[in-house]
Amino acid sequence: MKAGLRTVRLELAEPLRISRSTMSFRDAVWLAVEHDGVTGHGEAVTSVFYRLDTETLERHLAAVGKDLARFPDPESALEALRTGDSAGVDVPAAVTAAAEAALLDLVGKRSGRPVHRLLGTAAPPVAATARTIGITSLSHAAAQARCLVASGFEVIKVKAGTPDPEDDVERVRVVRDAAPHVRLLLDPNGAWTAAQARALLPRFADLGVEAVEQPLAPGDPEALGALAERSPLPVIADEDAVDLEDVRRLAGRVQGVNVKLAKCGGVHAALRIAEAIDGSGTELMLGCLTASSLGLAPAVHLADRARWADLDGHLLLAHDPWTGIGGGDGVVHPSGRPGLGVRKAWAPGDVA
Ligand SMILES: C[C@H](N)C(=O)N[C@@H](CCC(=O)O)C(=O)O
Repeated sequence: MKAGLRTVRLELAEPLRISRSTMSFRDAVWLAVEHDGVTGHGEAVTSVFYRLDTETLERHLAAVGKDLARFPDPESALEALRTGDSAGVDVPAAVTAAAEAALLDLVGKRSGRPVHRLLGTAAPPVAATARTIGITSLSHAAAQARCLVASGFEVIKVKAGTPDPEDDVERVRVVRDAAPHVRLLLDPNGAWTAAQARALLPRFADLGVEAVEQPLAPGDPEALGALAERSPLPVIADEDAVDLEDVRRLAGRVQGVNVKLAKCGGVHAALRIAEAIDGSGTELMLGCLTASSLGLAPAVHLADRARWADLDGHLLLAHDPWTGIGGGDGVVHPSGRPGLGVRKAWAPGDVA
């Protein structure tokens, strides 16, 4: 097997402001794995919060790519990754997830099967995805909400966590007025104290918010569990639910966990988390980082296993370099092609 890397910059259509930062671009490192003339692709993206910079991703993905040469074929490499025999101890979860994605794509293409079939689901997953509205002016938030409803979206996620929480309440109110029938999710990205959360959550419940992600600063799962116990809204842990160990600690204590493949290490790790919470009262949200359709695709092949799907990262880009998972009408689904089912999108400068 041969592996190669390419790094590209993904520009957002507009800056995404959340409680702790504003992002207008991010880098993506693509891993291509080739065997017998067939190529599989995976993507890892940079994240300040998860301490993933471009150099770190490139270094680890190059090492993983080199390591793949010791396997006779992608099927055995994928099996080693799945059973934990191949990922190094210090390899970031986002890198393991990208390597797994490239191998799944390759194995799927070699066998003529889409990834969801490799994972045991016969029917192609279809899921209504949330679309995120960042911290922005009231008029812009309302205009975005109207536009999303017109495009077919049924779920909107509103970012919160401004210095004055009244601004968040107003933003949710104008989004609710502009989109009276959508399901609303709220994400303050850990911005509130427990006292603020206890005061605010009933007000957001009155505005018809369906669930809140990570209301409290991460690092105190006990406090999150205690808040969830009395919350009028389901509480979904995100920054506090990075991997299986975190989720085991929270299972039965919060109503949901936001699983992102870049946090937990890929689809097999996500499936282990889904199994761990089954029957505990904690339900699955599938989330994402802002990334291309290539980065989102592995999660889309699992999308129907989640109560909440937040798989809109590709929709936030000015130009998505890949295509094949839908989403523009509020519904994500694999293309039906073998592997991840994504293809490079035409870009200015491409030769026909
Ligand atoms: C893009 C997705 N809807 C989302 O909100 N993801 C993150 C933040 C964005 C990122 O870091 O790329 C989240 O906080 O859930």
